[in-house]
Amino acid sequence: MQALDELWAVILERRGADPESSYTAKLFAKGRPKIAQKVGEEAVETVIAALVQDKDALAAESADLLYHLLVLWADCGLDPNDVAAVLETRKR
Ligand SMILES: N=c1c2ncn([C@@H]3O[C@H](COP(=O)(O)OP(=O)(O)OP(=O)(O)O)[C@@H](O)[C@H]3O)c2ncn1[C@@H]1O[C@H](COP(=O)(O)O)[C@@H](O)[C@H]1O
Repeated sequence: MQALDELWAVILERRGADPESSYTAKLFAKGRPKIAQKVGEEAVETVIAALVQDKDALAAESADLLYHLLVLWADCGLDPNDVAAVLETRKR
């Protein structure tokens, strides 16, 4: 998805940037436990949006979840292609 590719590039650019200049840089500065916590929170909010059948909220919460998940991957040194490779092995 092009939007995710573009988002990934911006996230990588923000690593090492001034935490005062960017939410992403601030997240990296706070560290992995905080980033992981945000992924958990956004996952719960996504589930809630799905269960109350609010499609607009589901789209918004899914975007929050994907953004924070990509930040977590970047912090862990995991490339989206690594995940794509796992998905490829599961194709049937
Ligand atoms: N996609 C996103 C994105 N999705 C969600 N968020 C931020 O995630 C935060 C989630 O809100 P919350 O209320 O849960 O969290 P919070 O209270 O602000 O923060 P915490 O104290 O909980 O950490 C909000 O501040 C949103 O702005 C995002 N921030 C940035 N991006 C993308 O990242 C790019 C770079 O952003 P900067 O790093 O800010 O330049 C932007 O151009 C966007 O494309």
